[in-house]
Amino acid sequence: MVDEVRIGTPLTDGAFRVLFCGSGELGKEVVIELQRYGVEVIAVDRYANAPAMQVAHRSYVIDMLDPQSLRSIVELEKPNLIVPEIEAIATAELVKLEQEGFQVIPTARAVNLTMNREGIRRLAAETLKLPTSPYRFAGSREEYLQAVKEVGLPLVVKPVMSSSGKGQSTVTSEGGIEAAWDYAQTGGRAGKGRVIVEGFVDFDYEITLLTVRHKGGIAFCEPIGHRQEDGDYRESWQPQAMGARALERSKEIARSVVEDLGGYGIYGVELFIKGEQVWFSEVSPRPHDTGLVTLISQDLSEFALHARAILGLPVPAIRQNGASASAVILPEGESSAVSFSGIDLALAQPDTQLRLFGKPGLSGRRRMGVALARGNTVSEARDKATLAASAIKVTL
Ligand SMILES: Nc1ncnc2c1ncn2[C@@H]1O[C@H](COP(=O)(O)OP(=O)(O)OP(=O)(O)O)[C@@H](O)[C@H]1O
Ligand SMILES: NCC(=O)N[C@@H]1O[C@H](COP(=O)([O-])[O-])[C@@H](O)[C@H]1O
Ligand SMILES: [Mg+2]
Repeated sequence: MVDEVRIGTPLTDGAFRVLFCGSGELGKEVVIELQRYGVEVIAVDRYANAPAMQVAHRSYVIDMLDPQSLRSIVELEKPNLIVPEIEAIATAELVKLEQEGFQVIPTARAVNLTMNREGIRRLAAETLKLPTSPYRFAGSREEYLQAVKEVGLPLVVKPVMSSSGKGQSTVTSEGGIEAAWDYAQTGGRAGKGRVIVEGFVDFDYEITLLTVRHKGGIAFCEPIGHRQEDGDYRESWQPQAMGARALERSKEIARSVVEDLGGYGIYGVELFIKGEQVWFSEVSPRPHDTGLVTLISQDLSEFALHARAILGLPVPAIRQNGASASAVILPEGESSAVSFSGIDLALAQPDTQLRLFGKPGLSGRRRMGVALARGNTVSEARDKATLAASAIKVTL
């Protein structure tokens, strides 16, 4: 990264161009932040009219898991930065592109390692010696059954390349073992393939520790607590109350992972906490869904922080606005023309905000928006956010 940051005029030869691989709701907010600096943004995803495409300068629809397709867009656009936004991309090709001189955020190695559970788990547990759940990897039904035997019930099965709980099952009895394998083969973000089998961690609570690695060093956001169902987040809040020792340990773990992965940008470090004990779960080398709460809880949201960090700009302070929460809008069904009502009701309470992502439709369950709220306490903020989310009526 050059010392002095220079941003040219968008849509001219001197533009500073950023290419997004993945254009969902998280990318959309980062694109908006980059637009505020006059950056030229190109959004790519597997389908048309994805949220970030709607706020970018232009977009492409490609199979991001196909190395050739990914390469051809990069070579055509010659972006200053390539910003991965989802797991399901040809990360090995990003490694090659980086060797050829393209800059990948935070680094191609970090993306390649973290977008696949096997890479990051082995790095955290085996190289960095961080505490994690017990685990095995399996590439066939036979290996899977052996892994289940070794890890023991209860356990969690996940495709190695997936997110938002897609293809994930918790198995508590013998009867669920076969179905968990089948679901991992059909429900992941990158088709069938290897799985991780993890021992179930009986934690008191879990957090996302947003950790930004920027030009001036490392900064932590206040810990974000969250509630997950079926491996997907439903509510998050900030700050999560924690003992001093558990917070200190969480920061040590986050620092160790993020320092190893390197580069500039925000990382969402997921940790399980029981008393003073902390386990590393996984890390996103990009904004985290539970961090949507920072749209209301911080002066610089995780998206604004990501934009600053990747541009090589300073992050001298992150100010908290007080107890805050987010609650997802997660309809289920089939539609290509969704509409939302009840918005006036949702926004009638003070200190409440809404984001509707503008996704072009849904088939099954899909996160379409998020309600945000501040309160005098975390509990009040959670109640307000949940109430606002439930006020939204989705017509399919
Ligand atoms: N080993 C485990 N023990 C107990 N709970 C677990 C374990 N692994 C996952 N979970 C639960 O499932 C949730 C989702 O798991 P994980 O974060 O690995 O999936 P994901 O698909 O990557 O989700 P996301 O993309 O939203 O982060 C966790 O936040 C936690 O609540
Ligand atoms: N937990 C990861 C996460 O929240 N990722 C976010 O969801 C989008 C995919 O949504 P979709 O499945 O509705 O297309 C991704 O593009 C990203 O913004
Ligand atoms: Mg997770």
